[in-house]
Amino acid sequence: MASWKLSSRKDRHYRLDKAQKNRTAAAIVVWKSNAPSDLQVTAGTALRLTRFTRGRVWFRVNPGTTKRQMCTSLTERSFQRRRFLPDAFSEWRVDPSLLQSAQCLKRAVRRNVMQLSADEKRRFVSALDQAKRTVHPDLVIATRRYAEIFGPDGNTVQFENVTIYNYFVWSHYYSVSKTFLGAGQASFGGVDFSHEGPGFLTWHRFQLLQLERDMQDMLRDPAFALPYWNFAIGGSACDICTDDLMGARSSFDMNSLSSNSIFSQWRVVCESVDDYDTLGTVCNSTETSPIRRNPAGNVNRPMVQRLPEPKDIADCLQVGTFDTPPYYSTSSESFRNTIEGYSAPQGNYDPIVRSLHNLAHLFLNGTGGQTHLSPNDPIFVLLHTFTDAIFDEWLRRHSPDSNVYPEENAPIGHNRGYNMVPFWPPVTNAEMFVTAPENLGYSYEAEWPAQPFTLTEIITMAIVAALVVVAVIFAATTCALRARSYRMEGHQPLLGDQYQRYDDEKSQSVV
Ligand SMILES: O=C1C=c2cc(C(=O)O)[nH]c2=CC1=O
Repeated sequence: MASWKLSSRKDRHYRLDKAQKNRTAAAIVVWKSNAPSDLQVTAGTALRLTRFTRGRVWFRVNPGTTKRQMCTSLTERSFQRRRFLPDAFSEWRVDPSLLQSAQCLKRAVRRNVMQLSADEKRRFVSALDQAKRTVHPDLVIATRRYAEIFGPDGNTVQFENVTIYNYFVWSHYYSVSKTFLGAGQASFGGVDFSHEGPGFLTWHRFQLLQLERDMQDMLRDPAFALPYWNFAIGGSACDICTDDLMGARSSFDMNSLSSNSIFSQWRVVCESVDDYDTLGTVCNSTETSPIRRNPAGNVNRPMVQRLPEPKDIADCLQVGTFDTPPYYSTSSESFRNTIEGYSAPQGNYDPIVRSLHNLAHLFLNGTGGQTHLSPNDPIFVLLHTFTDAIFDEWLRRHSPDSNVYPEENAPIGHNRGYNMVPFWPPVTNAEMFVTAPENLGYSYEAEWPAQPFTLTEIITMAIVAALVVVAVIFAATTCALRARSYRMEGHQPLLGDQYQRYDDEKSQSVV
């Protein structure tokens, strides 16, 4: 294997930037493995700590290190999870631009799930099922609030193993769970760390990225990519609700999945929301009932019986401002509130509207339509990768400066520099407000609906077309008239009288 040689001495130093200090997250997810007690920055054989300077740690690449070893040591995961970070250094992470420049990021290409081959569909469904059954190698979940986290005897920490997929569900549940205010009191529902604020897009982006990376590790396939569901197809048919994908409808119960789908075997977690709210317990990893789904079947709300239209995507991509005060579900002319689906697709806020992402959730009409439970339905993954694809396309088209993301006055957890609850290690909204291909190691293969023409454009085009037709008719008429006049002048109109004579003589002499 060839060694990876770096070109100059200067280049042999890499920068580790200190991440945000301000935390909103409580340490509710902990590492299973103990972090080493002293700072041994050896990271395998690849890197050697050379010095600390203000806010930075410098490394040198050891001689003989291959590029692959170098990248393994540099990736965020190997640093943060397994190597050398004792508690005091858990805030440190690798500057993504370093991974980029060292060409360490392997790009996962997220594709339309309907365009996967039969084999790719089978592998994706089976990978999800494996994630539902595989215990997370690094994370456990807290099953009690902070007040009871050390257990009844004060010495038994209340953490549990959880599978990779159930951790994905749990993190969403935790982010929307109500705040317990005490026995006999109603829990407070005014805090949502992942919806109804600018963090909606950045929070779900990280949630998906964490699942994708966990699945890449599980499959030992760094190029594994989550596909997406283009839910903006209009109509009332769920195209991905087939047994080779997310499960068809059962023939016996319109709210259940067909027994031919592996997902009919899945059981949901975080269902006992009443207990959490009245007893102050926290969702644990207990699996309870099957997934419920009845696409387009909400008879009480005809408005959510149809999926969004392609034009809704074209419209929302034109909303130029990322978010607007009050940075909430009432924001108007806000791209975030539009794609989230509390505004009309053109951006104007209307309390009765449900569009785009929200409409796709409500269309599912079952597990996938209830916020504390929705990721239990694996359609959640595909619905949110598509939402994230639209976000990435918006970032690409509008090239916003990082300061268009609000620094203050957003709901708790949603400000730019805040850590997103409950992710561990801490990660800020700002870190996810970047284009994915250049910064996060994945991209989307997608085509976007073109904006239909406006009335002014249609009138302008009609006038131009009419002028072209008039010009063509004029030119054709002119040509026809000229041709006619030439015919009347004789068959050799270019020859005047004297040449005509010469021509006659010449023809005679030849004869
Ligand atoms: O899981 C979700 C379910 C939702 C329902 C609505 C709604 O607009 O009523 N919004 C939702 C977001 C979700 O994430």
